[in-house]
Amino acid sequence: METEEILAELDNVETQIQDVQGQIQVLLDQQEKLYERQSELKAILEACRAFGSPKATDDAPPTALEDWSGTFDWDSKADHYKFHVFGISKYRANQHEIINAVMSGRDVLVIMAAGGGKSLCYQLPAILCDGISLVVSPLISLIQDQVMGLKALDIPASMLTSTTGKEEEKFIYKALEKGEGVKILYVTPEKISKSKRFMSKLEKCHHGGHLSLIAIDEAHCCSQWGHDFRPDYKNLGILKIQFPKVPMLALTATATQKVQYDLMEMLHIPKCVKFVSTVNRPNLFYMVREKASVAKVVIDEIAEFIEECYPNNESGIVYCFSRKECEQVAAELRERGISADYYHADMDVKSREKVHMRWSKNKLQVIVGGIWYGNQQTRWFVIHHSLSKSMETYYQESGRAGRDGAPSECLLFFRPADVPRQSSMVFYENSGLQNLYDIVRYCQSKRQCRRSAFFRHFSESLQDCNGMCDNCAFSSDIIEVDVSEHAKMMVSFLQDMQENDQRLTLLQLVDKMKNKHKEIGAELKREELEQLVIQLILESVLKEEFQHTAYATNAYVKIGPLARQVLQGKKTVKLEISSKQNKAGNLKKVKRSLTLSGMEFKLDKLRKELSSCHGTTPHAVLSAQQISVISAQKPNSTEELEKIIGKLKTERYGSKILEEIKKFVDSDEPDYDKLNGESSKKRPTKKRKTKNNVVLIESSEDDK
Ligand SMILES: Nc1ncnc2c1ncn2[C@@H]1O[C@H](COP(=O)(O)OP(=O)(O)OP(=O)(O)O)[C@@H](O)[C@H]1O
Ligand SMILES: [Mg+2]
Repeated sequence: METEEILAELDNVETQIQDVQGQIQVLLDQQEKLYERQSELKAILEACRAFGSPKATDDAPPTALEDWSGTFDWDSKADHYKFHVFGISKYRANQHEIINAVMSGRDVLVIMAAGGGKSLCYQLPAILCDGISLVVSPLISLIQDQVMGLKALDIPASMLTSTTGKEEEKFIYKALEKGEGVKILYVTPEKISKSKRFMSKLEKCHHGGHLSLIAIDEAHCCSQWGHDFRPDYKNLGILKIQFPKVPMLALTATATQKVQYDLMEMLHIPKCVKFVSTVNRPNLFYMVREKASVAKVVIDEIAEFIEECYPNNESGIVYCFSRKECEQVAAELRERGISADYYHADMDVKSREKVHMRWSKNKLQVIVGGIWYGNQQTRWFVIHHSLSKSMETYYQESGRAGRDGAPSECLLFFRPADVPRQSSMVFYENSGLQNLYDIVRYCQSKRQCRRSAFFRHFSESLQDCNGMCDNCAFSSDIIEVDVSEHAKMMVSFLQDMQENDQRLTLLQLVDKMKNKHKEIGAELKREELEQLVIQLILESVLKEEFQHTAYATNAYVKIGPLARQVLQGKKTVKLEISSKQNKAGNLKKVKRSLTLSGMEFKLDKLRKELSSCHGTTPHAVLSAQQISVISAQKPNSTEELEKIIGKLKTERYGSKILEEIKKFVDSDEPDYDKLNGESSKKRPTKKRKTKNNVVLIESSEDDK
C-alpha cells in the first residue's frame, strides 16, 4: 500500500469514526433521557407502593366507590352560599366533588387549569365550616386580590404577610385564639417557616378546635421538579405533622406526575384524594408572531395590537425577559399613549403595592412584568415580548388571560436571537436547555396546532382546538423548504471557523455566512437564516456552548453530534417558511368578536364606577361572565337579576345595574360593536376559519 493510499484510507476511517461518535452522542443523550424517565417511573412506583394509589386508601373505600358527586348533608347550605354569596350558578368541572371531599374531612390534591376555579374549592368549605381556614399562597399581590374580593362579598378574610401592620397583626392573633372574627386567613409560606409566634398562635387556634381547613395554593412551588420552586414551600410539611386531623387541600394548575408525588410526600398527604382536570383552556387563542429585530418596531407592533384589538382599555399583561426591559417597554408603551407600568422583583414593596392598586382599580391598562405576576382580575390578553423559559412557564403565564372563561388572546413574539439570551440563563438548571428547546419548537412551528403542544407536554390526550390558535385558524401559506444544502454550507463554514479557534454567536454566524456566501443571502432572508441555525440546534446538528465573562454568560454556536450527517448528505433539513405574506400580516386583519357589545361596554363602565365607590375591584362587582349573561338576558327585575348574580350582589349593586339596563334598552341602541366606533360598523365582516363559529371574525379586504 502506498503511503498516500494509507493516508487517504486513514482519513476516511477517521471521518467515519467521527460520524459514528456523533451518532453515539445522540444515542447517549437519548439514553440519558430514558434513564431519567426510568428513575421517575421507579420513584412513582415506589410512592404507589408506600402510600397506595393516591385515589384508593386503606381506611376509605377505593375511588371507584367514592362518589363525591352524591348527596351530602351540606348540599343545600353549599348551594345557597355558592349562588347568593359567590354569585355562581353552576359548578365547573370537579369543583362540586372537591368541595365534598374536603367537607368529608379528606386531604385533597387538585390539579386544575389556570382560571379553572380552584379558589372556590377552599373558599366555599371555609365558610361552610365553623372556625378559621388557613390559606398559604406565594404572592402578596395574589393574596391582596383574594382578600379584597372576599371582603367585597362580606366574608371576613385577612392576610398576614410582611406588609401587615402591627394593629392588624394583633387583631388576627386574637381571632386565632378565639376562633372568631376571621373566616379565611391568607399567609405567605415564610410565615409558616420563619414566624414562631405565628405558629404558636396557630397551634392555639387548633387546640381550641378552631382550625377547620388548610389550603396550599400554587402547591407546585413545593417541588424542585416544578417550574417555580420556592424554598419556603418546602417547610409546609410541618402543617400536617402538627395538625394531622385538619383536612389539607393542595392546589395547582400545573404538575407532572413526578411533581404530584413529590407534593404528596412533602406535604405528608399520602392518602389524599386526587382530582386532575384537563390543561385545556378552550377560551384562549394562542398565537406566535415573528419579532422584528428593531426594538422600536416590536413596541410599535405591541402598541398597535393593543390599540386595535382593545380600544376600550381592556387590561392585559406584557411579559419581558429582564427587569430593564420591563421598564423600557412600559415607558415606550406610555409614549404611545397606552397606560402602562412595570412590576418586577427589584421594586420595593411600596412601589409594587402602588402599581398593584392602580391596576386593580383599572387605572392601568397594561402591566409589564418580568416575574410571574399573580392577580385575580380578568385579563383580556397576555403578550410575551420574549419567549418564556419552558412550556410550563408559558402555560402558567399565558394562562393569566381569560381566567373567567371569556375569550382572550395569548400572543408571543418570537425571534431566534432571543434563544441564546434565555439559554445562557437556564443551561445550568435541571433539564434547563431541554425545557427551553421545547418552547422554541412551539415557537418555530408554523403548522402544528399550538394547543396540541400543551397536550403533549402535559401527557394528556389530544382535544380539538376549534380553530383557537393561529396555526389552526389561518389558512396556511406556509411551505416546507428543503434547506439541506444551506445547512451543509453553514455546518462546513462553522467547522472551518472552529478549526481556526474562532467562536461565533448565533448573530455572528449569520452575519459571516451572509458575507461569505452571497448566494445564500439571496435565497434565504436573514430571519430565515437565523431560523435555520435554531432548527439545526434543535436537531442536534449544531449545539450551544456557554462561556462566562466577567459581566455575562455568552452562548456560542458549535458543531453538534449530527453535523457530519448533514455534511454527508445523509440528513435532510427542512424549514417552514411563509410563501408570501406571513402570519404577522394576517394577524393585523384579525377583528375579534372578543370586544364587548354595547350593553357589555356600559356594564363594564358601571362596574368600574361602582368598584371605586365601594373600595373594591371591578371584577368583585361583576365578573366578565356575569356581564355577558346580563347583556344576553337583560333582566328587568330584582328577581331576574338575582338569578344571575345572587342575592348579595343584587342587594348591593342591583338598582344601579337594572337602571343601566333600562337606560340601554330604552335608548334603542343596537347591541353590537358600539364601542368599536363608527368605522367598525361600516366594515362588512366575514367569519374566519373556525369549526364552531365561536370566536373569531376577520374583517374583509376593505379593512386593510
Ligand atoms: N363555577 C363557576 N362559574 C363561573 N365562574 C367561576 C366558577 N368558579 C370560579 N369562577 C370564576 O373563575 C375565575 C377564576 O377562578 P380562580 O381564581 O379560582 O381560578 P384558579 O383556578 O385559582 O386559577 P389560577 O391557577 O390562575 O390561580 C374567577 O373569576 C372565579 O370567580
Ligand atoms: Mg388560583
